[in-house]
Amino acid sequence: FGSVQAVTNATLEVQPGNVTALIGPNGCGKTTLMLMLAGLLRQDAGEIRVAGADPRHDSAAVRASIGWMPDQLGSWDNLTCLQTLTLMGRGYRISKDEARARGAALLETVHLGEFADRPARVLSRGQKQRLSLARALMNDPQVLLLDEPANGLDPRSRIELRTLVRDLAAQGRAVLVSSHVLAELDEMVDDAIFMSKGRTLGDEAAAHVADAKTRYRVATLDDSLLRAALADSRVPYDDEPTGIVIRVGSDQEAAQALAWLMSKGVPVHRFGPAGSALEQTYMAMEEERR
Ligand SMILES: Nc1ncnc2c1ncn2[C@@H]1O[C@H](COP(=O)(O)OP(=O)(O)OP(=O)(O)O)[C@@H](O)[C@H]1O
Repeated sequence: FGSVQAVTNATLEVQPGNVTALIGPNGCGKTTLMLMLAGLLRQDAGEIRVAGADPRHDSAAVRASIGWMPDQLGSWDNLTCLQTLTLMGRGYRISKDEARARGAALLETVHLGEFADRPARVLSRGQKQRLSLARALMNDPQVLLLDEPANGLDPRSRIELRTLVRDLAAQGRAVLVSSHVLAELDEMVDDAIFMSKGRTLGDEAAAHVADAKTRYRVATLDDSLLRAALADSRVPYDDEPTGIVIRVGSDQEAAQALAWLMSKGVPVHRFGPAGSALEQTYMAMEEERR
């Protein structure tokens, strides 16, 4: 953008059937990248394929295959929610009746059925997000680009969003989702792409995520019993100020370690991954804020 270079060297692949997270600090270029993928910004250099089509040369095909949920919905305030979706459907050359039926069904999916005939301007921020999601689904897209979809959503809507996004991927769609709420992404994504200073971090970030997943926190009613048991075992562990963290190589090893601790009479009351793997990876990345 003039003298500002947004995104310089990003390499990523998003597989159909997967939910892939796009993670990075403010200003690292996530939105710019998504706009390029959606064919709404033209890249100066590099190759992009969306469902096989090049947004620079075949933007109609790209737009037909994409559902785009921007970080803020630009809504037409005087149109009702249903009119908004119907108009969107008409833009995709869906017949009027079908667009209305599809719009009404999607409003139910995002729990805005009762707002069908009310103008979009009366929606709260979270409700607008839900309308935005419904709008992104009007063309039954193969590829979904969701920019901060959980922004402003209440807890129940966030849980429903997670389920919906998983279902959409299970139907074979490719989903790229950006968010700063990493603990939430942990439960939703199959794969994560970390961006820093416009660059995607490949193996480096994957190694961090893999390493973070091996850390299990053990909380017991009797720390001395736990320490004694661990001292007798070959399970590697770290005695951290916030508690004891053991290292396990797999889910199976975690199960074995827990069974072993129980057999030694250690009163374990909590046992699970030590925080979000994505969060730990993010914090380990080079600090960058704009
Ligand atoms: N139209 C524009 N003109 C000039 N600079 C821009 C423009 N749009 C984005 N930028 C700059 O490009 C960089 C990347 O912005 P972008 O919006 O892609 O970041 P982001 O990773 O989505 O950030 P956030 O997490 O805050 O949403 C930023 O430094 C931003 O200031």
